[in-house]
Amino acid sequence: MAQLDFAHITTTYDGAASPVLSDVSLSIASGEFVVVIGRSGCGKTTLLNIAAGFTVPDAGRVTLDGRPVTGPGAERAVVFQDDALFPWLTTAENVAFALRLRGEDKAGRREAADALLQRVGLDAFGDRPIWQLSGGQRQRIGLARALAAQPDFLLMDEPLGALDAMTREQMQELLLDISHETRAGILLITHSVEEALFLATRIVVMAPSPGRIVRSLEFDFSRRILAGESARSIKTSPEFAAARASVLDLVFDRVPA
Ligand SMILES: Nc1ncnc2c1ncn2[C@@H]1O[C@H](COP(=O)(O)OP(=O)(O)OP(=O)(O)O)[C@@H](O)[C@H]1O
Repeated sequence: MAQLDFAHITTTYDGAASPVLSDVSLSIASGEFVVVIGRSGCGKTTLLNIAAGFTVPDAGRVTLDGRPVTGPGAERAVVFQDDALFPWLTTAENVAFALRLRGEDKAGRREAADALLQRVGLDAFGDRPIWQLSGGQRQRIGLARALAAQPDFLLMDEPLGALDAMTREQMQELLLDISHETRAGILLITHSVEEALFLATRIVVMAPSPGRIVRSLEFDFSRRILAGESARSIKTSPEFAAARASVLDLVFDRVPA
């Protein structure tokens, strides 16, 4: 069981009129799927970059199991919208990259990469060059590469944003399965309220100027999907429609926060 804590994070970019994040506190534990949603510019990516160790806040701190996060680390894997794969490596080599950094030998790397490729449904693609893959396939490889290091936390910034609707739905189900199987804590940013409701155990709604958390809401749609209910029946249910309306009201500030 691991825990990632943001405590009273406040930070301002040079020249900005208000803090990009103001007194943001948030905890994510193993097995939780936390989805951050909010209007453009409210500081979602900045928050994720602070958790990843790419950005240092002016005040407050992020800790992992009580230890301060001072930079990037293998226990916090990042998945970007543009998959950021290495074009000079094959599919399997991309997946195994983190294992190479850990000093794993070639045979061990290939075995682990093959298992991960199978998990994301691309076992026939290990020897392909990256440029032969579709956008959805590349995003699966990005996910497999992030999982290779067996991270405690997955930090995902709009990972499915560039995919067509059908591929996106398939990827959402894959993310749910992976979250359930690995028990990694997940922090995911999306602009889609439906996606947030489908995936999240908790949705965190942010507002801009200054960037802050206005509400944290627990949902169990993802647990129902994992328990075998069909995605279609959940997405067309009255509860889902009501939840969608209330999250949208919060995002667009149509109710008192
Ligand atoms: N490196 C930077 N230097 C200066 N300002 C920045 C920097 N990165 C982001 N900003 C500004 O900080 C604010 C928040 O940006 P951020 O990317 O965190 O928001 P976001 O909620 O992820 O936005 P979006 O939904 O559009 O991706 C924006 O006004 C942005 O222009």
